[in-house]
Parts: sequence; C-alpha cells; structure tokens
Amino acid sequence: MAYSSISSSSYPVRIICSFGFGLVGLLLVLLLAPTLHHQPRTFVSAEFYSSVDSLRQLDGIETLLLHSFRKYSKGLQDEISTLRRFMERIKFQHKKAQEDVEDYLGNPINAFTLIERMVSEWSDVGDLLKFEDSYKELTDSLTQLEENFTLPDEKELKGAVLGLARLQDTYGITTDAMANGKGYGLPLSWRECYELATVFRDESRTDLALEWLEQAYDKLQASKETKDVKTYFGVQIKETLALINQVMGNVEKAAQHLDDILVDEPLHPTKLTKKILSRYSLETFEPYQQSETDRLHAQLCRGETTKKQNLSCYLESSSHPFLTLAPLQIEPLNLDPFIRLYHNVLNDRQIAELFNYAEGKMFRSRVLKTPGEGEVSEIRVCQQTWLSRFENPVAGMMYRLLHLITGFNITNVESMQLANYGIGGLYAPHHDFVRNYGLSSNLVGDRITTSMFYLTDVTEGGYTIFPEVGVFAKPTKGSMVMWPNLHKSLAPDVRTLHGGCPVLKGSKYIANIWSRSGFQDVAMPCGLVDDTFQRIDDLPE
Ligand SMILES: O=C(O)CCC(=O)C(=O)O
Ligand SMILES: [Fe+2]
Repeated sequence: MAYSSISSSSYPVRIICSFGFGLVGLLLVLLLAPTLHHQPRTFVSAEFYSSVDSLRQLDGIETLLLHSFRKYSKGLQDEISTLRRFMERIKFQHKKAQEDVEDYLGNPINAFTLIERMVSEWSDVGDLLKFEDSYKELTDSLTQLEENFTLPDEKELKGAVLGLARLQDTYGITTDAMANGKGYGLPLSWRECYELATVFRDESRTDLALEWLEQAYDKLQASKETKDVKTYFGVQIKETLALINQVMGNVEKAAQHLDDILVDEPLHPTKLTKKILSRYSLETFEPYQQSETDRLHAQLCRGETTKKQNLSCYLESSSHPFLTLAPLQIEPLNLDPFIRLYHNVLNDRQIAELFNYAEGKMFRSRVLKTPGEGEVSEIRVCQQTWLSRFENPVAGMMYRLLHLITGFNITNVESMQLANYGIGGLYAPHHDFVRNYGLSSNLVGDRITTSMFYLTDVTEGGYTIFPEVGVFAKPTKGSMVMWPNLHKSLAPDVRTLHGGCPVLKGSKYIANIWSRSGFQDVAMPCGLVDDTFQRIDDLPE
C-alpha cells in the first residue's frame, strides 16, 4: 500500500481545517440568529474549553457546520443521481449498439446521438454535474464562518484533553468507562481516542497514552473504515505503542507491537525500527504517579471526608432584626477555622439576574504570578467577570446580606467575581490571602473572609475542598460558603487552603466576595488577638 496516499491531515477530523472555515454572510445571519437566540446565555469568548457557556456558543457553530455539510451532501446526492441517470441512459444505448453495431450506427439518429454525446454531453459532464459549484458554495460558507468567529485551535484541544485527564485522576474514571460511554457521555470514536492519546503522549502522561492508544486500536479494527485506513492508522498506533513501551522499559511488549505490524505488513520499515530498538537501550522514563497530596485532594473531591466531625445545623436570627423574619440556616463544616454554609440565601430569580449581567462579559481567569500581575494557568481553568454592588440590585442585596451576617464595613469589600467552570474546570488548592502580592485596588488590608455563593447545582463534582482541615462543601444552588482567610491577629491562616474540584457533569457557577481587613474594627470587638502559632517564615510564598 502507498503510505503517502493517506496523510493524517487529509482525514476526517482534519478535513474541516483544510477547507478553511467560512459562511456566506446572509446564510450566517439567517442561521445563526435563531441558533443563538435559543441559547439562554451566550458568552463571547476567545476560549471555549474553560467555560460551559462558551462551549454552548461552539455548539451553535457546529449546528451551522452541520447545516452547510448537509446542504453539500444533498447537492452531491442530487448530482450523483443525475450522473447515474446519465450513465444508465448511455449504458442502454450501448447495449442496443452491442446487439448489432453496424445496424445501430447505420441509423442516423443513433449516429447523431453518439456524436452529440461525444461533443456535448461528455465534455460538459463537469458543468452538468456542478460538483464544483456545491464545493465552492461549501468552501465559501466555511470561509465566512472562519472570518466571523474565533474557532478553537490545537491549544484548546489540549486544554480539553487535560481536563479529561484531571477527571480520570480525580474521580478514578477508567479509560474503558470514558471511551465506551459507561456512565460518562457517549462512546468515543477511534479517532477521538487517538487524539486524546496523542496529547497524553506529548504531555508525558504515558500511562494514559498507552490506555487510550489501546482503545483507539480496538475501535479502529471494529470500525467501518476502509481496509487502507485501518492498516495505515493501525500501523501508526502500533508504532506509538511500541515506542512508549520501549521508553517505559517494557521491551518485550514493544517488540510484540512491532511484530503485530509485520503480520499485516511484512515489508513495513518497522523491521528496521525493531533492529534499532534492540541495539540501543533508550533511557527509561519515570511513569506518572499521583502524589500523596493529589491523592488526598482527589479523596475529598469524591466526598470522602478525612475528618470526623459532629457538627449540627442551626438557625441564626440574633445578629440583625431583619433575621427574625428569615433566620439564616447555617451548616458548620469546621469550627477552627470557622468554615460554614448558609443555605437558601439567593433565589432563582436573583441568580437569573446575575447570569443576565454576566452575558457577554466572561474572560479566562488568571492567577497572580508577581505582585499585581496575573497569568493564564492550568491550576485555574475557568472564566470570570467582575460586578460592582452599584451596578446591579442583586449584587447590592448580596453585599447587604454580608454586612448583616458579618457586621463588616462593606465599603472596604472587593467587587463581586462571577466565575464559570467548563470541562474538567477547576481551581487547584490555594489561599485567598494575597499578602505582599498586593491587590490592584485602593481597598485597605488583606482578604479577611471569602464569601462564595453557589449559583448552580453541579450534577457531579465541583466540590470546594479544604485539604488542611479535611472537609468539603458540595455546591448547592442559592447557598453560600464562608470562611476567614486570616487569623484574628490578621496574619494569614494557612489552614484555609482550599480549591474547586474538577466539574464532572453539569456547569458550576460561583460568585465570590472578598472582604478586606481594613476598617473592620466594629466587627472585631476584641480587637486584634494573637492566635497565630505559626512563624511568619513558615508561610507559603
Ligand atoms: O470553585 C471553588 O469551589 C473555589 C473557588 C475559589 O477558591 C476562588 O475562586 O478563589
Ligand atoms: Fe479561593
């Protein structure tokens, strides 16, 4: 077989790229308007995988692609029918001619039709079938689409794949379950498994790369692909399997994969690869191993508490007269530091209003790298926007609620941060205090408390975990989790380490409000108390 005849870039997944995307302006407006209109929330974003809402936008784009290709394929089918009819007609004439060629051609009508076909019909067959027209219409559409939208690229694909790896690692989802739709979405195609494996190989996750390659190979063999495609990609998969096994020190397995190739393709250059591999011992690669810390985080993310607590829920109405009518429903999670959940503090209408506000304003979250300077990082994969309490009545109400609960002076409180997590989106364990990193606002002091409102129920995953104290909070729409980040002396409290676990199913929305420590004397009747037993140089950087 000619190996050069199928390049991976000419095969289905890549086909779309080679066309160049686009959509005729009018078609775009006509099609996109209804598609997007039905979306409850559409966030304009140059990145898709970090938020569920921007993925919805991508889904709209895929609907357009489907429409264009359906039209193209309908056009092709019509043209193929025309071609078939044309061939049938000629076949019939030929059959007649075969019976007695002399007699057939002796008939001037038959002679004319033959000449006519030669001069006109056959030479016009391209025009007649208009293959080019449908193809041109399709490529025009795709070019328009590309001009009007930012589409995902390889970097995005990598982000989404690494998100899946986080889900596998955190929730112990086997490659078999994920690849074959056992509980997690639809079964994946051989090509998708192969794409996943390629990213894992490039990211040194050889353990996952091997498992996904095995899946890709089995699915490819069981697929309806042509024999050529099966052989070509089968060889590629086997070669990759061999190389990875070799670097992992599994020399015999590597040789076995190469032998498998030679069964189907005895002349394949793999013979040479085998010789080379047997002669050189490659430097072996340390396989990936989950660290003890990651194991503890994953355990909490799965809802396995590491600390036995005997805490009960209670109602609180004494801190403000308003609460007599609507007492706070408090669920303590940990006493020192005091981490607690306030249930039912926001209703659906208020939450819908926050979503309305956020529409079109979300951007990829960053983490602080140097004082005042943020960077995009895989430790925080989500999108966010800011909302001031003066901009929106619901935000104003949330700040008043905060004042009511904590007694804090809300003039020294940051703007609210709305955040949304997408596929495997997470915020790895971190502290909210910022110390010498400083914050780019004119508020005073460090982040004394975090008040985090859950704006959605997350179907699976997305817990907020506190690994130092061994507890977690499950996101529940309308509730708020609150904790102090500082000791009573205002020194950072390292025990408040916390993180947002990867979302396994559903969408996770939160709203954060950080109160700052300056001007909070009224809320701290005992003043500053030295309850810190840690040395300042023990604090994390
Ligand atoms: O998403 C979560 O549960 C935690 C988010 C968080 O810690 C933050 O935004 O600072
Ligand atoms: Fe945080």
